[in-house]
Amino acid sequence: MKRTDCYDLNTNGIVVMVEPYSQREQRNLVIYRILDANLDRAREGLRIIEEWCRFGLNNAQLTGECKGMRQELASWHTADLRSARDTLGDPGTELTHPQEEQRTSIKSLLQANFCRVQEAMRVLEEYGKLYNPNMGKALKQMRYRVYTLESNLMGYQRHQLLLRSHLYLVTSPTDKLLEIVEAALKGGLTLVQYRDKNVDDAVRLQQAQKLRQLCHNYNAIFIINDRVDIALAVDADGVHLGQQDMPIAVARQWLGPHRIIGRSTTNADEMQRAIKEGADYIGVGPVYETPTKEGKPAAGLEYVSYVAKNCSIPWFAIGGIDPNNINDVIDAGAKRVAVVRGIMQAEQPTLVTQYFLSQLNRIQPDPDHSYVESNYYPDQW
Ligand SMILES: Cc1ncc(COP(=O)(O)OP(=O)(O)O)c(N)n1
Ligand SMILES: Cc1nc(C(=O)O)sc1CCOP(=O)(O)O
Ligand SMILES: [Mg+2]
Repeated sequence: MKRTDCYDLNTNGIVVMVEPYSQREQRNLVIYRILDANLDRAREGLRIIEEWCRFGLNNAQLTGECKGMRQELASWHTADLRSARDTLGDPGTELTHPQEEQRTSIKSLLQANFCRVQEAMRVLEEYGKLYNPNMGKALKQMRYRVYTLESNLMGYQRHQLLLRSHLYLVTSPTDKLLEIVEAALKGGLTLVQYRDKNVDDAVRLQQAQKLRQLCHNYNAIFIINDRVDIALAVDADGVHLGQQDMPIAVARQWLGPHRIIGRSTTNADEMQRAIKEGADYIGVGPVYETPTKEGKPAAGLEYVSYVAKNCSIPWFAIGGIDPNNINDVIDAGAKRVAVVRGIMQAEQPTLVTQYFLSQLNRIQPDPDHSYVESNYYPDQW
């Protein structure tokens, strides 16, 4: 029912007449309320994401993108939509999802809010068409901008974590795979590569899925050795490709701009080419001959020193590195190392991980130590 103010000629006073809404008016009112509620929802969700981009990441570009979309949403939030609001009569204000009360990490908070914004924009797109055809079109475009923002933000976080990762565990086959990797994660590891050259794909896929979940629970990056298809199938953070593996350009087409691609290098030419081809990091080795990569001659500490002086992207010294020689590798200029046996065959993987990290962090103190803390609080960001 709507109220209409009328002038009563007999009493010289105002009377309030109540007359029923027409069906069309009722329909419009419902649409206005839906649009009003979802404009609020989308703007609130964007604001939550924007605060992280601004204060958490200090990233002006991502912050500006959130703000731009909030402002565009505000321009659709007209007075007629606002005046249709009926908070007291809205049963939805009482409803909360149990997960809203128990977010455990910034990552899950961001994911939940991206979801909320995308849902709200989908609603605005559909109901908006009934209000103003341009609104439907504008909201469709904005929803795609949100998908891009999500992918950029998650990719940015991933690359930031790569930069902060100084120790890289490359796994070897063992019955205790998950146990050992988890022990290393507990020691502060933030970068893991799943490598098993001799296993059926069905098992490889299963192991990769379990490892990915484990790594993400500990806020660690999870990379697949050799196989772009497995990386995509398990939604890994990236792949590591050797000189005989898929070209970086082809892998990039499959993986998109935000996943990590690593490349093995043994000499200056391979290093330069990997950088030019768009690798996100390189492996540098073998520093020492190693049974894990039998038959591959050592590139030696000279190559490590060369890379230290000439490489513009993150790089990991690899091959035969253990607690006894890590300081020689560091002295040659390495800030990051990758190991297989050093952790996979250690009696106490947590302790040895902590030792490796302590040496790497001692030489190269990280200005941003938040990543160290994040490993004591699994899945923190
Ligand atoms: C970090 C890192 N560096 C080098 C390698 C070796 O890759 P590749 O040469 O392709 O040899 P395989 O590992 O596939 O035997 C690596 N895996 N990780
Ligand atoms: C997988 C791998 N790639 C290397 C390279 O130089 O490209 S060396 C290597 C094995 C490293 O194993 P460990 O730490 O047990 O010596
Ligand atoms: Mg390979």
